[in-house]
Amino acid sequence: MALLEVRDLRLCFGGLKVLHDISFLVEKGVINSLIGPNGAGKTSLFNCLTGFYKPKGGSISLGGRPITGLPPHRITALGLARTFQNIRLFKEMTVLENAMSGQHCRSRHGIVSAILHLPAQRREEEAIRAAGMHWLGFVGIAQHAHRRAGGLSYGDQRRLELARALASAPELILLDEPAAGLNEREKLDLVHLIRRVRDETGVTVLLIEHDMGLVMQVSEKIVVFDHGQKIADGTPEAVRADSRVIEAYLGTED
Ligand SMILES: Nc1ncnc2c1ncn2[C@@H]1O[C@H](COP(=O)(O)OP(=O)(O)OP(=O)(O)O)[C@@H](O)[C@H]1O
Repeated sequence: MALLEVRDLRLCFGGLKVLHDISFLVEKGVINSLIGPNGAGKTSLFNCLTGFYKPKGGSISLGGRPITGLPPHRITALGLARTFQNIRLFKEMTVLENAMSGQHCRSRHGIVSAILHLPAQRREEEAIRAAGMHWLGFVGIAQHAHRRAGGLSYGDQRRLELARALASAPELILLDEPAAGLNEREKLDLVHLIRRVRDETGVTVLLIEHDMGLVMQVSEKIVVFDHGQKIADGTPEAVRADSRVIEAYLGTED
């Protein structure tokens, strides 16, 4: 059974059809990329998967459970995490507090035990803090744990977003343009980090990316969109040789 199954997904904004009957599978433990020219509908698809947009038709299931139309916090709790094209951190909070905030959806104790500072709640907070530190270490920024998140370098803010998403204990992580704004050295580190996410945590990865060098290097499977339609789906070699993909990216003489 596939980890993520998207069937005949349709999305419209007024008269504008943004996604046309999209179907594809994401197998567990595979690094997948979603590519396509600007405006192809990639981020809109992420927004449907995470519950930010309500599709007009079709279905999405995660680990065999239907998630179509569920609110974002329920989908996160079911094992789907994401990072954003434009970094969205709590800039005035510390780096560690940001990483801890990723586990909010797993917290079992409510407001009453928090106010009363009950022992069980204190133990849970300690565990959340330890896990936050673990994920900061995993992405390589534990030394900045007590700094203000907004004061981190751009590359480290991207790492922090990833740490926060991993802290929610996802089965599938969606990365929206993780290489945007990174230099060549940072892009190499990102490839290494994405591989470690899959190899060391078993989390399945689906990323949107415009940097074709990075996509071809890191992906095991690629889905290609153009004008809201899926035009190809396969290994990097197969997609690179596909005439519809070449046409979508380069255009044709006629
Ligand atoms: N909330 C919205 N309201 C109206 N139109 C929208 C909305 N969100 C997306 N669109 C439209 O849907 C289409 C697909 O946009 P989307 O951002 O999903 O493309 P994309 O492939 O992610 O592009 P890029 O690579 O430039 O980020 C565009 O025409 C966009 O203007």
